Amino acid sequence: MSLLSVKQLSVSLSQQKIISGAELQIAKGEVVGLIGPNGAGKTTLMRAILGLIPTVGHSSLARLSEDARARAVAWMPQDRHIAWPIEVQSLIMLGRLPYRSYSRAPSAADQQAVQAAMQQVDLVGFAKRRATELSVGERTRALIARALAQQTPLLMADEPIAGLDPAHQMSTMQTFVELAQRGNSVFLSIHDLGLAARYCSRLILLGEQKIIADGPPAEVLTPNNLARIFGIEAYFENTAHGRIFQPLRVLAP
Ligand SMILES: Nc1ncnc2c1ncn2[C@@H]1O[C@H](COP(=O)(O)OP(=O)(O)OP(=O)(O)O)[C@@H](O)[C@H]1O
Repeated sequence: MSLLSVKQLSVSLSQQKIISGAELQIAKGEVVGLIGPNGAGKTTLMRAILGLIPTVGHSSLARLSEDARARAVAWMPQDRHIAWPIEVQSLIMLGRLPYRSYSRAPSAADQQAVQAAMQQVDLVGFAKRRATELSVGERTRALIARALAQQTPLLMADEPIAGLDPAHQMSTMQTFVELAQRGNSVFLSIHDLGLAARYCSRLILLGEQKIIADGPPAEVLTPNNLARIFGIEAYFENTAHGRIFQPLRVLAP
């Protein structure tokens, strides 16, 4: 079953073509990494898919009502700013708003979802802390938890592991893999190609205003794509821990 269907999606910003004719599907049980250099259009594509900016073309999520969309997809934007000194547990509880009114006491299911999300991002001891007093990495984990607490079939996140330490990067990616194993899906943009190669079931490579490749990591992170789109050369090895990918050097223009 498809959780997201995108057909011939194009976006222009300030009369500049950013994305042209994007086509993609996300099925249940996938961790799909959106990769591409700075400025390739990853954030723009995700925002377009969600219906947050004007587009030409079709996205199955953009056409939903706000209520239906909030139950279909959780969105973690790249911006980590938190405007007011809310407690971490209350911030994460905001992820439950698609299912409850703000003025009503949280249900047992709401409490359980928040507790589980705090455990998944290793923030249980931070429940009563002010979110505005967290480090950037801790705040990032709180925002991941808010998206997890939403318990939607699809979670979309813009660079969710940027700024996390290695242990929390890997545990967050593992959480996404476990979500997929339970039949949900995650669509995330990611710059760490090594972690993308190890944890994502599929990669979508953006460049030159379009989707250049879409498939298993080994078919997308090819020497040709890396040279053409990222201007780099990389080292690969298949190991007992999975496929190891390490960028090696920048190629001459
Ligand atoms: N409002 C705007 N008007 C014109 N151009 C814009 C606007 N917003 C973004 N852009 C441009 O669109 C392109 C895609 O930006 P986007 O933020 O989607 O890239 P990205 O792949 O997410 O980059 P990064 O990896 O740096 O986060 C960039 O060249 C950016 O400068």
